[in-house]
Order: sequence, then C-alpha cells, then structure tokens
Amino acid sequence: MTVKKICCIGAGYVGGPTMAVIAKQCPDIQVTVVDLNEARIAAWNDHDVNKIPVYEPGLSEVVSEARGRNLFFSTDVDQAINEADMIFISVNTPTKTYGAGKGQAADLKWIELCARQIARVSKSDKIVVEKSTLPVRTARTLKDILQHTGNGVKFQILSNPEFLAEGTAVEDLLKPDRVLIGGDQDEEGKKAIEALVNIYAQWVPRERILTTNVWSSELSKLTANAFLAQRVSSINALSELCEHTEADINEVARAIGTDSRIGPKFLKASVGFGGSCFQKDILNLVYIARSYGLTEVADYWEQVIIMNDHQKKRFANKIIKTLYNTVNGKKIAFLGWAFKKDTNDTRESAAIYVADHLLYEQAHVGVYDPKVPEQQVYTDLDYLATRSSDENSKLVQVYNDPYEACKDAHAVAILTEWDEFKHYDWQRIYDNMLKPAHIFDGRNILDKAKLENIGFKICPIGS
Ligand SMILES: NC(=O)C1=CN([C@@H]2O[C@H](COP(=O)(O)OP(=O)(O)OC[C@H]3O[C@@H](n4cnc5c(N)ncnc54)[C@H](O)[C@@H]3O)[C@@H](O)[C@H]2O)C=CC1
Ligand SMILES: O=C(O)[C@H]1O[C@H](OP(=O)(O)OP(=O)(O)OC[C@H]2O[C@@H](n3ccc(=O)[nH]c3=O)[C@H](O)[C@@H]2O)[C@H](O)[C@@H](O)[C@@H]1O
Repeated sequence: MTVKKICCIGAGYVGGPTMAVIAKQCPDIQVTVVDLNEARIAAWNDHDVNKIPVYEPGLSEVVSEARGRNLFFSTDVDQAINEADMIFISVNTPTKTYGAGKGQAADLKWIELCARQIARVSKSDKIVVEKSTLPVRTARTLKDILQHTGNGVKFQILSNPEFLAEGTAVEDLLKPDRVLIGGDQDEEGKKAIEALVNIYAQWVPRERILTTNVWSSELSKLTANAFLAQRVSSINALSELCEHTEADINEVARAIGTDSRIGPKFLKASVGFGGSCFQKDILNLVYIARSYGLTEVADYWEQVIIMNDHQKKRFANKIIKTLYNTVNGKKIAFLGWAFKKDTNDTRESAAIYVADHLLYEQAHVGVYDPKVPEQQVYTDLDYLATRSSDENSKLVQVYNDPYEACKDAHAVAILTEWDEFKHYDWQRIYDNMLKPAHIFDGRNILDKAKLENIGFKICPIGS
C-alpha cells in the first residue's frame, strides 16, 4: 500500500518537527498536522517562520520549504482524520496527577480521546501509528477502542516511537541512528509495517529501519530513555564523590568514556537532567514494573530519579552553604532556564527546582535565558504551588540582558549550557557584581582558570 495522505494529531515538540521532516523528504505525501490548541496552530501558520512555537536549529527552514506545499497545520481534526490513510498520534502523555498511579503512571486520557475520535470519524481503513511514548501494551487498548466502532472500518496499529532529542531535532530526524517500527506479525500487520518503512526509506538507509513486534517497540522507547537517564545519574553520582576526593569528574568521564564498550556520550556531569520525558518515562517504567509485582526491578530504576533529585538539591544547597549559609535577600543570577541548550522548552528543567529551593530560603533570583519568554519562568514556578504567584513575582525578576541579570548579584549560577555564556565579557560581569563574586557552573562550560584570574570564586560540578 502507498500512503498518500498523513494526519498527525498533536502539533507539539514531536508532531511539529517530525511531520515537517516527513513532508520535506516526501513531497508526494500530503501531511496535515492537527491540534485542539488554536493558538499553537496559528503560530505554526505564522507568516514569520521565526514565530513557530518550537525553537529548534534548522526547523524554520524545513517548515518554510514544505508549508503550503504538502505540509499543513489545522484545527479541523475530523477532516484530517477522515482524509488520511495513515494517522500518527503524537499527543502528550504526561505523568498522572490524580487517582491510581498518581505521580508515576502515564496519563493516557488524550490518547484515548484520539482513539475515540478516530473511531467515530473514520469511513475508510486506516493505519494508526503510536508516535507518542506509551506504556507497553497500550496498542491493546487502542485496538479495543478502534475495533468497536461498529462501522466496519479496519485499523492496523503500529508503534513508531520517536527518538529525537530537543535542540537537535532536525538533525536527529534527518539522520536517525535508527527508526523503530513495531506491528502485528500477521500478513495484514506486515503490510502496514511495510507501508511505514517505505516512507522512512525515502531518506533513511534500510538497515537503520528496525522492525519488531508491537510490544518490543513500545517497551524499547521507555527503556532507551531509562538507559540514557541512568548514564546521567551515574556520572552525577560520581561527581559528588569527586568533590570529596580531589578527583575531577571531567577527567573521570574522559577516562571511562574512551573505553569503546562504555563510549563518550551522555557522560556530562550537570545540575541534573530535565526535559519532559526522562523523569516521566522512568516513573512510568517503575510503575509498570511494580504493577507486575517486580519490586526489585522498580526500585532499581527509581534510583535514577532519586539520584537526579538529589543532584538538583545538592546544587542549590552548595550555593547556600558557600554564601555563608544564608541567601536571604541576596541576588542570585541564573544564566539559563531551558532544560538544555538550543531549545525554548523548560519542562522539568533543573533550573525550576534549584530556583524553588533558593526562593524557599528567601533569595532573590534574576533570570536570563536567550529563548525562554519571561512569562514562562513565572508559569513554571507558579505550577509548583510552593508559594503564591505574587511572592514568586516579587522574588524573581526576568531580564532580557545577561549583564543586567548579573548586576549586583552575589553569585551567578549556570543552569543551561547555552554556547553564548562562554563568550560573555566576564570582566564586565565581575566588575558589576558584589564581592566575593561566585560562579556556580552547573554545566561545567566555563573556563575556570581564566575566570579565577579575573577574581571569581568558581564552583563547578564534580571538582
Ligand atoms: N518532547 C520530546 O522531545 C519527545 C517527546 N516524545 C513523546 O511524544 C509525545 C508528545 O510530546 P510533545 O510533542 O513534547 O508534547 P506537547 O505537549 O508539546 O504536544 C502535544 C500536543 O498534542 C495536543 N493534543 C492533545 N490532545 C489532543 C487531541 N485529542 N486532539 C488534538 N490535539 C491534541 C496538545 O494540544 C499539544 O499541542 C509524548 O508522548 C512524549 O513522551 C517522544 C520523543 C521526544
Ligand atoms: O523521549 C524523549 O523525549 C527524548 O528524551 C531525550 O531527549 P531530550 O530530553 O530532548 O534531551 P537530552 O539531550 O536527552 O537531555 C535530557 C537532559 O539530560 C541532560 N544531560 C544530557 C546528557 C549529559 O551527558 N548530561 C546531562 O545532564 C540534559 O542537559 C537535559 O537536561 C532523549 O535523548 C531522546 O532520545 C528522546 O527521544
């Protein structure tokens, strides 16, 4: 079967970039990305491509090439579903905040809504693709809902998890390490798998397109994130040991990472991992393991999260301790609020939790981030509900200029590894700070010797 029309439900950080790249690489396929959020769709359609809602290097170029040709953004979900041969579900699957599994299980209400809408609207056979990250065995639920439509339409369900990382989404989509497609192993299932393989094969070498049964595919996505996050927690655990032993975590990371069996990637010690997926997906894995009664398995993976929480708190405590055990009324300048560089996404960013901890001690926090809008900083803090939003706006100020953010501060904390931070006029920053002037480098990106020469007191992670 040749796919002519694709519909993607969910125009977020995954749906938007993924579909833009499919449309760019497959000009013969019409791709329509739909969302309930009208403002988001309007932003994707903005004449000024720099105003699309997701900041990713290279994305605006891809969108301007394909948009209006074979890439469309719309709020008419029913029409797009009805016209499509293949429907990607790319909606959010956050951690549940209520009821059974609260704080761990994935909230699948948006997935179920999509399935019910597809079932209600479809008048012809469809391939439904799970693009969202889902608990293993979700395809069973989707099948159940879709098979009870009563209108005789046949559905095939595929799992095609997304492995892109924010900040490098376009590059990851154009040159993926692998594409994973899981589906039923009967004849109809294999045909559906082949239809999706043929789309990716337009630009991805065949040997990089892996096909599996649907359960392996669903579970591999959760597991891949768990393994990656585990590496960060492992190196962060060692960073604390380094700080007590005069070992240097950068040297340790290089020494262990040159073992080809270990490899050099994902060994950067940091203030802690953030992002919308690592924590959510590991908690989900923990929940699934517990629901099968696998206590040791659940505890093992939960430790990755416990270590990450510890790392964030440890960073905040180090600031407090170094500033003579009180930050009350002291200005701490945050450089970076996003959860990593080259993205405007702040979900689960370590900066939020470090700020919250310092605010609890009555610090004043000044924030500068090159891509995060002012309101987002307040929204993130208010969401924690630790204190009133009035208090948050009194204690936190967001700046458009990094030099203003650092002016009159007792300390600068690096929360995101934006490249521009390395190239600032640090002498100018030093001159305008209170003394002693401290820098807490939560990303180990600054040149320690050079800054110490200026007069700063530097506190990196893990040395
Ligand atoms: N953000 C990332 O880097 C990655 C995310 N994922 C997974 O992809 C999924 C989506 O993540 P994001 O794109 O980050 O989420 P997001 O929150 O940015 O986007 C989801 C979008 O779906 C829309 N939506 C929800 N229910 C809808 C419905 N019934 N009909 C139409 N639109 C609906 C929302 O309005 C929202 O715009 C999640 O399962 C996530 O775990 C996977 C790989 C990478
Ligand atoms: O499922 C997802 O959402 C995605 O989750 C991660 O991607 P992402 O969260 O966008 O970004 P990462 O590059 O993985 O970084 C996650 C966090 O770990 C931190 N990190 C990463 C690497 C490292 O060495 N040290 C470190 O502290 C980053 O700063 C960031 O806060 C995975 O890398 C993607 O493969 C996956 O598709």
